[in-house]
Amino acid sequence: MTAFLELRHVSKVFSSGLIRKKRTVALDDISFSINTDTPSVLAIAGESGSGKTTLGMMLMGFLAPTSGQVLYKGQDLHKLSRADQMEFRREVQAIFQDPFSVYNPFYPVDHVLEVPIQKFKLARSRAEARALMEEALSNVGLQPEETLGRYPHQLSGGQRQRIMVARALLTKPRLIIADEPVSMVDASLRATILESLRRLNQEFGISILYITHDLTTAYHISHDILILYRGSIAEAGDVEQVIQDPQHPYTQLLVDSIPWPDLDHTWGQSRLKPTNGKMVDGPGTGCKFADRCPHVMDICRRESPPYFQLSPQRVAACFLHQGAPTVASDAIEQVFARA
Ligand SMILES: Nc1ncnc2c1ncn2[C@@H]1O[C@H](COP(=O)(O)OP(=O)(O)OP(=O)(O)O)[C@@H](O)[C@H]1O
Repeated sequence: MTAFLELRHVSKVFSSGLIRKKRTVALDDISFSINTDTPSVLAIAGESGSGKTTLGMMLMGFLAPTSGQVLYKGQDLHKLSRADQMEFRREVQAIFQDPFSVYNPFYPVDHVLEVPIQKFKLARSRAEARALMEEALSNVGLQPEETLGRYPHQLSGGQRQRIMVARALLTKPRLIIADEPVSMVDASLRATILESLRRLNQEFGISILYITHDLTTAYHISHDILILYRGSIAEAGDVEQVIQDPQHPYTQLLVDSIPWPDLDHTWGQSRLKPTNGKMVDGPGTGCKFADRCPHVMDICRRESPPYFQLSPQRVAACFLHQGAPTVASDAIEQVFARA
């Protein structure tokens, strides 16, 4: 079966600095696919600098890979015909971190909804366009009469973000890529926005790729999770298994630093030191986590770990699980519950 969207051995290397060029490997040979036939919510998680945003930009076609391919329904995303490009833009919608930057302060917020209606010719008359906008706003829990006609600064951050969700919904997409959609809003609104994303998945059958550094929200709204560490997949699979019983020492570090409300769960007792986002690229051999890992073994410095399959619904790239069967690097999505 041809996947809806697929990363095939994708790497992305950024070069920066004018005199001494610094190379950053933001993504390192990543393969996985997203199938929309059984719509699910997949979280991409990892600390700052792990490559989450680069991965999202790659899947949206905003960045081209340094090597490897991004395929949309089997075709190279960067070689689509105009008609297929249009279809891709309609079927894959994005919601970003800071909705304010998307709004033009001189136009009422209606404008951000009108643009896709015009671009994708979704309505034949003004009345039809208005009805579509009202329907989309209601679907994300906003009152159309209290929202349309207002200017961006007259709405709260949460309302602006929900309008972005409504906008994504207008084109009836098959996949929504949401990159840290709730990091700029306060805690009470976070739940509402995440709830509207979950509804889009359940009621409208839209697949969601939820990019976040926050494992708690990922746990609440996702079916599956993919943990990135310095551009590589450390662990992936069913979100309950990965978060409740992490098997990669890096996932254990992330889970240990969650302030769980559960009193039985001791918090902050991590034995590992976070790098505070500072990622140093070492030579390309061995496990990238070796320097921070309390369980490091000789093999970890010599070889890159393959994906060891620990259950039908989970893999971890860690030599602690040597002996478990391995999964090919381009077949990881088989562990996702709804693959
Ligand atoms: N345009 C760029 N030029 C140079 N380096 C870049 C560029 N974009 C990203 N990087 C680097 O690539 C790595 C991955 O960045 P990315 O933004 O994908 O991480 P992230 O996991 O989304 O982080 P955050 O949670 O902080 O947004 C980082 O080391 C970052 O500094």
